[in-house]
Amino acid sequence: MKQYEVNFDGLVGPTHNYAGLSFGNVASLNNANAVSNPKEAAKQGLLKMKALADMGMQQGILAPQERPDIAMLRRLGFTGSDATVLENAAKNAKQVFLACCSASSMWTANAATVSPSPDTADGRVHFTPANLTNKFHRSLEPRVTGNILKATFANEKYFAHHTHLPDNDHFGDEGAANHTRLCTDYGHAGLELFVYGRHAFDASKPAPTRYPARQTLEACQAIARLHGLSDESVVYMQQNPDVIDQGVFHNDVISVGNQNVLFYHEQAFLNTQSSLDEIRQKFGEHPLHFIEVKTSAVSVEDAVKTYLFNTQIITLPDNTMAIIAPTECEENPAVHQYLQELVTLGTPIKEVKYFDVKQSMRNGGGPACLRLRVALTEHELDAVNPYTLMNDDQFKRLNTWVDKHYRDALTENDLRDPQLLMESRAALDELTQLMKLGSVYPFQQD
Ligand SMILES: NCCC[C@H](NC(=O)CCC(=O)O)C(=O)O
Repeated sequence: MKQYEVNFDGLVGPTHNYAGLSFGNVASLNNANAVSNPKEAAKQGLLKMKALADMGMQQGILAPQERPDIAMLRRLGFTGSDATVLENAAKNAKQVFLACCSASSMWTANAATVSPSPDTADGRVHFTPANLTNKFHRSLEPRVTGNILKATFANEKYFAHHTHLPDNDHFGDEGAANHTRLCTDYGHAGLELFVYGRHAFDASKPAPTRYPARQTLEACQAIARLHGLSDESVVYMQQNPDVIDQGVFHNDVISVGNQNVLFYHEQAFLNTQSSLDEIRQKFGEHPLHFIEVKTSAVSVEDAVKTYLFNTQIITLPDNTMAIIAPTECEENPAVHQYLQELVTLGTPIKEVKYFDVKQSMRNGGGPACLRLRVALTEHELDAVNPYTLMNDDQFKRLNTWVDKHYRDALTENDLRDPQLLMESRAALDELTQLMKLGSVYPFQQD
């Protein structure tokens, strides 16, 4: 049977903006208050999706969330009409208000952790939405993420959906950004690597001191249990606390894997050698490529600036691998030189393709942040909601939809405009029809 890795990219929402909400994420803080362009952001994302589909890849789309989150503002005590809620929240609790406007669901690497069917005890594909507890603006996402995932993967025979982990820092979970799967073929049992930033229940263990570690070991273990993964097919690795303190807020900013390739920076992990030994032992006899980038070739600072590791490594239909990199990597001499060499090293990676995703990069999201990987067999792919898959028709429809509903400039002040709320709801209502999702948003359920 055929098997695929399908990338489900997040569609950028109509309120894409820069509010400096993510302490520990250098780009987010540096671009606070910059003017954003939601229309361009959505189109950059659609172009990347279409380009991958045109390369012969299976490409999916995950719908964005409703923002501003009026339901949350009401839960926090703002009352009156929607316009009054917006006005009072913007005036009296600006930071809370801005958090409730973030279109951060666009980074679907943080939507959920996914375990493909060959890895799980019941032979289904398992999904656990990430609780994203470390940042208030992101903690608004998991419930609607669950609704969207259920509407996208809507067949219980093939797909199992779990509730997100408890909303507490002890179980802080950032989803697939801290999870990589190594395998020989997508349809064969794989080795799931969970990378955590700290131990929640053991303060004696190493942890970063400057910036927060968003993911805990205990969260990773809970997900492995929920998904029915065997101990032999899981490796837990601690992220190096020093790189978290240098702005590596997710593991996918410093390492990425695909099939039998693990591409990582020398400083990415805390106990590198023992973790790699465990991977080698559990992966078995098959060929495995560890591609380690030395600090002397690319500094952690350059890795964070260019998102060298927030690249997608994809297996093309001819079975060679390509790297999907942001144009920032091409513009940085050290990183560009490294990538030019990489394709000549005799690893499965043979090609680099650059994409302009600057609107996302300014908030600390590269090509890999924009996608959730779901390995599927042919039958499972047939069971996916077909309107969530990218093709020529859906590309045209979604571009027309963006042109109709999205603004091309958004400042902090625009976010309090009740007209923007109405535009966004009209856009999302139409989108749920285009993607046949049903009523996934709170405003559709009132
Ligand atoms: N995987 C990439 C996630 C980027 C995301 N940025 C943000 O939420 C920035 C939002 C703002 O600052 O407006 C984060 O840090 O979780």
